[in-house]
Amino acid sequence: MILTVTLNVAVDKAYVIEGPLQAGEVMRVKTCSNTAGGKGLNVSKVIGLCGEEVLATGFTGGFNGAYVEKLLTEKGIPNEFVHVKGETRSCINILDGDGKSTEFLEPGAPVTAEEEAAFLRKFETLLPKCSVVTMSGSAPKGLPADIYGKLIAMGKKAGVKMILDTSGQYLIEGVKAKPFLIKPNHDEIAQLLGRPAETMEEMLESAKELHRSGIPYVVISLGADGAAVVCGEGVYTARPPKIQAVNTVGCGDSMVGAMAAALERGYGVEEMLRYAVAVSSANAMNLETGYFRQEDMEENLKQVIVEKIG
Ligand SMILES: Nc1ncnc2c1ncn2[C@@H]1O[C@H](COP(=O)(O)OP(=O)(O)OP(=O)(O)O)[C@@H](O)[C@H]1O
Ligand SMILES: O=P(O)(O)OC[C@@]1(O)O[C@H](CO)[C@@H](O)[C@@H]1O
Repeated sequence: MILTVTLNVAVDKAYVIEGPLQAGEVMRVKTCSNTAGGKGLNVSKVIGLCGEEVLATGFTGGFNGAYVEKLLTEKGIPNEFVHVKGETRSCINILDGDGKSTEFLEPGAPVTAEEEAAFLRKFETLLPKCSVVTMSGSAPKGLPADIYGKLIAMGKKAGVKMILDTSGQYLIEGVKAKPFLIKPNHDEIAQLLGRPAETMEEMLESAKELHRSGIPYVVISLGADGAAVVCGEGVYTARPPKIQAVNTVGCGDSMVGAMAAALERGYGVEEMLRYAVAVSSANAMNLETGYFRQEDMEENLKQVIVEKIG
């Protein structure tokens, strides 16, 4: 089974507006959809669509928390959250008539030390049931910067493959515990090494440095250009076909979900990368985050170009 950790759950609201987004104006929303969000819940939905067994955990609170659990259950995603006093946040993604996406991400209500301790106890009980754990997204205030480091240490002790996809201090502190796989994008790889990574050469050099430091798989996601991985088997790139992108929010999460499914199935690195790029590019072809159509994924799978470059 794959366990997904979402510390900062959200009700994701996608607002479609007709014209351009204009600050200081009244904006009427044409359509609005609510989905269970926070990066880890997108990962959970994608793992479910990949056909692998998944369990979602993290913190939920208040009416929004109960709503997210209901949305997940309706989608057939089993979940076991620690219930906290604070209300689960909302995140808004405005898709405007110019084809641009603007996100407003609430910070999330603070979590107390007792609530953190309750989560660590729950996590410990869930670990023996799983072989892969994904940890995604920001964390609410109140949790230490090394929260993911603590989870990684516990997971590694239990022999579980730990995937980390976060940013800022949580990423910088988390990598110190040497997760099995990380998936930084262009900005995150620069944050991690504290130096710009503009060119492909610079990004690969940074990824190699992280791999040498003890992280077995360093996957860099490159948006429409696909992804690259540095691992013990070598250096690989994968390029998706040209697609009609509708909403690219959650593409990174789809990639993480697909890689978790691939690890669960025992895929080799090339097969994992091909599958992850096919799933994540199929996610970009829909409005809904954490969703892809099987036929889009299968078509993309035939067209993804994987190359071993080192
Ligand atoms: N426009 C696109 N066309 C085709 N594939 C895409 C496109 N955008 C993203 N993808 C696919 O999704 C993967 C992840 O995208 P990206 O690098 O943007 O991740 P990210 O920055 O973590 O995204 P997010 O934080 O929005 O989830 C890419 O490696 C690629 O396979
Ligand atoms: O605050 P986080 O957890 O880092 O990011 C939250 C979020 O922007 O990420 C997802 C897209 O990747 C959205 O579903 C969600 O609203």
